[in-house]
Amino acid sequence: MSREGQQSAGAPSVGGDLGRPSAATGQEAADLVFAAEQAHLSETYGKLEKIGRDAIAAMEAVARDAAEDKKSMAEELAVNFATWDDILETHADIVAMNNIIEAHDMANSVQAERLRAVEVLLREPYFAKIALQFKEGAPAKELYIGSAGISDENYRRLVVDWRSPVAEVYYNQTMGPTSYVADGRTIHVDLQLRRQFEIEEDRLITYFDSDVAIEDKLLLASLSRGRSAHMQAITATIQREQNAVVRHEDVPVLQVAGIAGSGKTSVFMQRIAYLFYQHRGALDPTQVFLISPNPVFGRYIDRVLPDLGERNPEILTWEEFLSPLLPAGRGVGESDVSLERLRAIDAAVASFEFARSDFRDITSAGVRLLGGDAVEKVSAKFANLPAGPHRATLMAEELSVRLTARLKSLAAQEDTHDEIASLPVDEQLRLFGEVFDPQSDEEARTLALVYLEEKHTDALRAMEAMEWLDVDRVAARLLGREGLTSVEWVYLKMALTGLGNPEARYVMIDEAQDYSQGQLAVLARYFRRAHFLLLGDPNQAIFEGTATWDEMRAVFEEMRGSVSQCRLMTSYRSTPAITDLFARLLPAGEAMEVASVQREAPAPEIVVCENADEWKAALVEAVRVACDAGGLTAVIVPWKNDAKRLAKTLDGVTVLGEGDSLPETGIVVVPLKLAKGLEFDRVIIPDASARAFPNSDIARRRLYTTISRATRHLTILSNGELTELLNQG
Ligand SMILES: Nc1ncnc2c1ncn2[C@@H]1O[C@H](COP(=O)(O)OP(=O)(O)OP(=O)(O)O)[C@@H](O)[C@H]1O
Repeated sequence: MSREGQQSAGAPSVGGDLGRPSAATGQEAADLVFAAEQAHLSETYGKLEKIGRDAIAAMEAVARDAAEDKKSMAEELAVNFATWDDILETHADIVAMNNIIEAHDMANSVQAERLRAVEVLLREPYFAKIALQFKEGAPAKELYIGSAGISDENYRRLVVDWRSPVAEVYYNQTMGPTSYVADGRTIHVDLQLRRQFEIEEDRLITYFDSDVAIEDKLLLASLSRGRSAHMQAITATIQREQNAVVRHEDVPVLQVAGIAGSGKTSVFMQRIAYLFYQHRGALDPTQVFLISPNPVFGRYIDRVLPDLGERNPEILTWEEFLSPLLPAGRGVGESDVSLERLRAIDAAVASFEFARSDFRDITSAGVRLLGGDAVEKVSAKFANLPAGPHRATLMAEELSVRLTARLKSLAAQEDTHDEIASLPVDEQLRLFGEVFDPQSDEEARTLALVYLEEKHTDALRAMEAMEWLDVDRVAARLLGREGLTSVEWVYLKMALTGLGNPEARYVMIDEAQDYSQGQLAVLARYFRRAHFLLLGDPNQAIFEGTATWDEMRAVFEEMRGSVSQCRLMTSYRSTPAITDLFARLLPAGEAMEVASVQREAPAPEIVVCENADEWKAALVEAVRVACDAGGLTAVIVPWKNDAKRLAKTLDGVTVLGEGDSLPETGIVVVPLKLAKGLEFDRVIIPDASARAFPNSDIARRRLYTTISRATRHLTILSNGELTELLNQG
């Protein structure tokens, strides 16, 4: 038990109905509360362990029963296709067998769900307790809130899930009369106690009672623990303005602007977990997409949801999203594309008709499997429909049938059988599990089809991707120009074929300010039924040609109707002094609103060097100090080339690459592009000279982004005259 922690806990603020002595002194009362809470924790922990053990035993029993049932069912199942009645009977038996297997699966998934909750809770059974009075005069009801919810065998709630409606009063942070919404009904309650805990497994470290809840002590405790190599969930300390985003109603588009370190990324991880809870069983992680700024960032955040007992959604960078949609060998390239250029595509497609030259052959392994002429014929069949997604889908279905027919006809040819027979034996074994020795024509055809489907897998993929349509040809004819950017190319293909993912339900774009209008329009169109969450910081727009915050809203208003907006103005990452420094780079009105809740640390250091030797010595010294101090230090440079150059100057210092994960400790040189979204104990800006950061908007945003990566220590060096940006204000 941490005596110090216990003393820091506020005096209990609620009286007798919660079982605490009212006459005791503050410290005695606190001790009694501590002892009572530790006892409750130990009891809950024991119950959780038992639930876990019971769940495993139940799953074992289900597995045993299922195996026995399957065995006896398989023995009893008499497959008989002799008469129509026999077929019906066989069918009924199979349905019954499947129902039994399904029942086993269901029983297992219920237990697996409980086990998952127990696994999460055994790390920290809960982090808060609230006492709610539902009716005047009635005793307050105590609820413990944790990262998952669980009930005991009598359906009594041991721990309430942080995402359940009632938990909202904890996050509202208002004592006394308050309310929450459940099943569309507003429920008025009196919040009499809001107690936060620091717990490790079954050990209570300390507790804090909120009185008026101005200050969130658990938040301060959590922030003082500092940074880690992987992003952590913020479930216990989600702040009120953040909670408004996490629990925001399910609107088509939610655009959240937040200053650096305001918890945008943390909030959207919590929102994903919240959505999974709300749509339990109906929302699959494969229907949720998270577009991340770079692969390092993807790895930085990929533990948050598993720690909350949820599966990760699809985490993709823009390149990873776009590449598979492009023809092989075509790079992602330039992404700065305006909405006008895409509108021109829509306008052109609206009055367009296919021509023979738009179609091309599907060939594979040197064989022409489907000719452009055949595609034209199929197109003519649907000529009554406008050239566009509906027609393309019908064409694709018919062409697919034709391709299958073609493969089947090849499978019947003796040449093919000879080709298979001449394959090395181990290749035949890999393909068929035995040597190719068909006993009938039918068997020969079946095996040959297996072989051909593998041999021509490229053709099947090309068919799936509707590559019989030559998008470049269409572009040249339709738009009168070749060399479309990849953004335009994919947009045109979507307009012509309906290419997209209609199954996606949610798409979250982090660092949304770094995308061009064209990129945003492509995402909005590709995920045409999804709800979007756009998180970003207009002041961290560090690339040329990206959409402004208003342009982003306009793109989504045009494509989705309406856009809801929220703002996050408190920084949780950086010390007040670092926050002040980067807030100085904000437009005047905005800087006023920015606040930091971190505790203070040494002020940022700015060293202006007169010449290159002095600068190099100062840099080496800054790195040495950082090395001695421990933790993780980033030397953040504007571009990749600077990183390589600097690594030579600083012997033995590694450069963080796209394929790397963030190390726990040490010194890394990081190009700004890869530092996006990340944070470090210390940041060294090797050169903040007027040359490196001229007095321009983009340089101002790049400097703001660089500075705001630092949590506690910041050293700024300047090789020559310091940038004017830091001299202002
Ligand atoms: N409510 C909170 N409780 C505890 N820690 C928090 C909270 N909100 C944010 N943090 C911490 O603050 C830091 C910054 O959060 P996060 O990276 O989510 O901010 P961001 O707005 O995405 O930052 P940026 O845009 O500058 O990259 C993280 O270490 C995060 O854990």
